[in-house]
Amino acid sequence: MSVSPLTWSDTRSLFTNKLTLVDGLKIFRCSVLNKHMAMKNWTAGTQCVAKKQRCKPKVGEITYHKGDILTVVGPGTRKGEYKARHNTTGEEGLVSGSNLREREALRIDPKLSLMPWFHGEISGPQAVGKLKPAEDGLFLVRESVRHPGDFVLCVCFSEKVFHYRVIFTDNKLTIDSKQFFYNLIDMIEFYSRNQGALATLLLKPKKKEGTKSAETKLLKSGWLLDLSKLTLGEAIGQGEFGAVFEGEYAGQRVAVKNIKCDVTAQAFLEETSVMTNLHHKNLVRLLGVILHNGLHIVTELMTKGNLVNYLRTRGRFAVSVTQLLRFSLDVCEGMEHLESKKLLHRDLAARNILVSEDGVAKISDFGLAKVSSTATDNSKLPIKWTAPEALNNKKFSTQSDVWSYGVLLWEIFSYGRQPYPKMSVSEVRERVHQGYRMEPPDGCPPDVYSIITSCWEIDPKKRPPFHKLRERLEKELGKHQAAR
Ligand SMILES: Nc1ncnc2c1ncn2[C@@H]1O[C@H](COP(=O)(O)OP(=O)(O)OP(=O)(O)O)[C@@H](O)[C@H]1O
Repeated sequence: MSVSPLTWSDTRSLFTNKLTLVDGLKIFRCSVLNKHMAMKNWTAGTQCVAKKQRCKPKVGEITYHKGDILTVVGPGTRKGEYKARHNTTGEEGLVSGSNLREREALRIDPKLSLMPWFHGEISGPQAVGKLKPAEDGLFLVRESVRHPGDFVLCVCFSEKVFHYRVIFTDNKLTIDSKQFFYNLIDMIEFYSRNQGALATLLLKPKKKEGTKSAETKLLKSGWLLDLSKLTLGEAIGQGEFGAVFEGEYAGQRVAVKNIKCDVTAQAFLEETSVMTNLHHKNLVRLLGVILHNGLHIVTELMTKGNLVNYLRTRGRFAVSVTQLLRFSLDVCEGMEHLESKKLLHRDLAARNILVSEDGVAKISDFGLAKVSSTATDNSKLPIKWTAPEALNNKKFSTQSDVWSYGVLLWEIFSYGRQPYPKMSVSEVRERVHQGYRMEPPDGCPPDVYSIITSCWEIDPKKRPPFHKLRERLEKELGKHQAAR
């Protein structure tokens, strides 16, 4: 897929339009979180921060220091105890729950910036005014007023401000035509460690008023991972905004999405913040992020890839209807969780479902790519999956996610076929509007097809909520298991 570069105003709209939050979300989410923390009933995969150090562990226990991140693996042998893996050393063993706190979720905060030193379009004299009191190494980046679109790095040294024009050439940025960078974040990272052609090292960012450093926030909350612990392996996928690599982080197999474009990286920060709030067995888990070469988003590795490829490559002789029902239930439970947090997905489709080593389906991509253009631009919507009221009136809701879930069920039971085969998107739009619905896939149990069509009620209110869909699918699964 090709992407046109995002502009600053696109980023702003990503912040305002994205993930799909329904009124009252923040309050709701916090109360759920606090309750969860008070209960301390941590499930496998929960990321915790050590409140104290444990340097002389007893037999079976692990060593950790205050502030270290540990992943819960399961319950321990005694009450209040957990089996956990140290995220850095990889050591696995017992830990007392009272020594841990759950890693704090990041709040969605549009002020959080990966580039707090970026001041937008200001003139040279304005930049000089901002870099006061003068301090060697104090810096900011601005967009040139005289040459819109060009960036200038302004640095204080010996009571003077030096203005370095950043040249954009061959899709890369450079100041001296010797060092080239994919984005401003990389450039700042480099000149913070190497003086290169500059008068001084970049020592202190001059933050734009009203911004907060995402790096500081990520570090404090424990979501910033350590680049030196990451080993990147082969590319395993290509997303709209960057390649996905297999890798290892502190001994754990991970998937890493690298977003090189700084504007897109900034926008992905919000998706990442949402992911820090979501812990569910059917949602792909975020391990953390690394700020290097743009943004690296590190998630659990789903070794069996996306569900479309999984079903297409194995087919009906290898994957039973019972297994199809399990995948359907997995996704339904993940969606029920999103629904309970008043979040929408907006791009629910089999291509966005990933399968783990042990065959569990999990939802990925909680929302960003779908709003890569502003919400007023319908051209990027996945038409074949999108509910008519969302397509026509931009009315996105849990019920429009339910419509997409119906299409996803159809994809699952047709073993990964493209929905509305042989129909163009404009034809689909028109015919669905006229009442056309897809036929059942070959071999699809009639009760499952009836669940599918209930998701395609034209009146969103008549579509079943996810918990009702789960109940119906559980019943169906029970029938299939009893018949075997
Ligand atoms: N955690 C993961 N484990 C294994 N494979 C993954 C993982 N995440 C992504 N992939 C692979 O990479 C492919 C692209 O994923 P990605 O989420 O980047 O695509 P995308 O839907 O275009 O997302 P975006 O639009 O957000 O970039 C997936 O279809 C899948 O095959």
